Amino acid sequence: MNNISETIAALATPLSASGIGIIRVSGDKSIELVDKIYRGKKHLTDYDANTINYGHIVDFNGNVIDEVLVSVFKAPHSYTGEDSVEVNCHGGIYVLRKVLSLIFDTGIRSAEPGEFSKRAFLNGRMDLSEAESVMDLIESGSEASYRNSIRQLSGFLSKKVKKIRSEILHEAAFVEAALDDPEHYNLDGFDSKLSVALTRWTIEIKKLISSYRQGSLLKEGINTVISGRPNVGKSSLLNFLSGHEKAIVTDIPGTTRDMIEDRVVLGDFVLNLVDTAGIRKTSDMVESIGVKKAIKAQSDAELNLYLVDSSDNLSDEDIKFLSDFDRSSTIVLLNKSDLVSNVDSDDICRYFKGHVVEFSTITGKGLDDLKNAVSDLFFDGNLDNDKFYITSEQNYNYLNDALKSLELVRSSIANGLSEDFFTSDLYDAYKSLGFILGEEVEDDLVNKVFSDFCMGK
Ligand SMILES: Nc1nc2c(c(=O)[nH]1)N(C=O)[C@@H](CNc1ccc(C(=O)N[C@@H](CCC(=O)O)C(=O)O)cc1)CN2
Ligand SMILES: Nc1nc2c(ncn2[C@@H]2O[C@H](COP(=O)(O)OP(=O)(O)OP(=O)(O)O)[C@@H](O)[C@H]2O)c(=O)[nH]1
Ligand SMILES: [K+]
Repeated sequence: MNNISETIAALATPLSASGIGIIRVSGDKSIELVDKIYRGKKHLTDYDANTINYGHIVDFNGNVIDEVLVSVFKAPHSYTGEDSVEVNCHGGIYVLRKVLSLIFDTGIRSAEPGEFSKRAFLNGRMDLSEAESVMDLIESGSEASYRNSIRQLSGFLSKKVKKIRSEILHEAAFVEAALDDPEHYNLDGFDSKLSVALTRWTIEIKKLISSYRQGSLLKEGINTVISGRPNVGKSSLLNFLSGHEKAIVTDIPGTTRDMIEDRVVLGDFVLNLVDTAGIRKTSDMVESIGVKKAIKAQSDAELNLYLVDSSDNLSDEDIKFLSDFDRSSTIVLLNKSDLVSNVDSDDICRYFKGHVVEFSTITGKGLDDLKNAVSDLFFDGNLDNDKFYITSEQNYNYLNDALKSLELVRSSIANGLSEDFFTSDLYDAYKSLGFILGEEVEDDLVNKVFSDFCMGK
């Protein structure tokens, strides 16, 4: 299993009716093996590298299975860095299954999810941080997460990390040289020079570390619960934000009995929305289970959108909730603001000091205010277009490890310890940063990165 010398294949496009469907094959023998089922002007082995060629896929009895275009890549000039073939078939579920199974019959095995990208990494085509961003890119659901992942794919994080690493290595090597050969290398004044560098490195590293929470919100989306009394318009809000009728809307209170979830884009952000059952006392068994789940979802959520029906009076229940809410994670929507208003922001402010937005799921009023409120709560009001955010927990941990090692160096200097004392801490920081690039990373951690990938990537 998982042997890099084997030739692998997988569908690179979805298994569904579409214009074309692409099967990707990679490995030493990919060109000669696919040639067994290819018929064209020449053998696949005789085409020039990085060309696309017309022909047919035929079974072992010579029956035509599909009319295709086949791309031939020769190592190292391919995505994986290996010889690769891409078979562009007609995009039909049945055709693709047939061609893929023929490919397996030639002795090629099925690729595991992420295995192409993993090979690209193992063959030095991408470092680990670049490879990791491939999946972020595919999964990005908003402009901001897209921008961030394409930046990482282009080596933004790698370059930053490499620069700090090479500076650390330079200083550590200098100490070693000076200890070996004091006549030629002088450590006078070295500590203060290193202190300056330490400050610079730690500032850079802390900046990356502190971007993690926001980076993961961008990547994963903000877990958001929609709450409020029955009939305030929770399902309507979910439908409005998702742009389709996901939840049933009626004017009967208590319609929503279970949680309905959806991933919606709100400007730069993705919200993982949960519309919860109207929270209220109920004797209905099913509904009361929904209410319990709703209370749980509410406590797990990063953002709580609490709806109030502004055409109605505030209830005691509203007042109780409003007084308890944490304003760093709650936005109150005064819904139905298209109707004659009975409750305004000032009324709410007596109980809740956070963001209050006049909203209407019918006219769309308040949408921009809602976006701004989210931006305010989670991105201090400005999602910086030029800022880079780290998005993976692994990188977050590696950066923290590096920071700790550098802090040890700093305290060694402060305590007047001799230089040989802290070179090992410098090397530890160097090593931790290297893990981000995938240098000397244990196999299981590499596998962890690729295990989240989709098939054919
Ligand atoms: N059909 C197809 N489309 C695709 C990909 C793919 O693998 N196949 N990609 C991936 O999923 C992305 C593009 N990434 C790629 C990166 C490098 C090479 C490659 O062959 N590089 C060679 C040749 C470059 C050149 O001619 O200048 C090289 O770098 O040596 C191909 C695709 C998106 N679209
Ligand atoms: N005028 C007006 N009516 C709205 C608005 N939003 C929702 N409604 C109406 O309010 C009623 C209740 O809406 P729902 O979205 O089902 O409310 P809910 O909070 O999900 O209700 P439960 O399932 O009972 O918890 C429906 O008749 C909606 O059409 C709004 O912004 N303005
Ligand atoms: K309802």
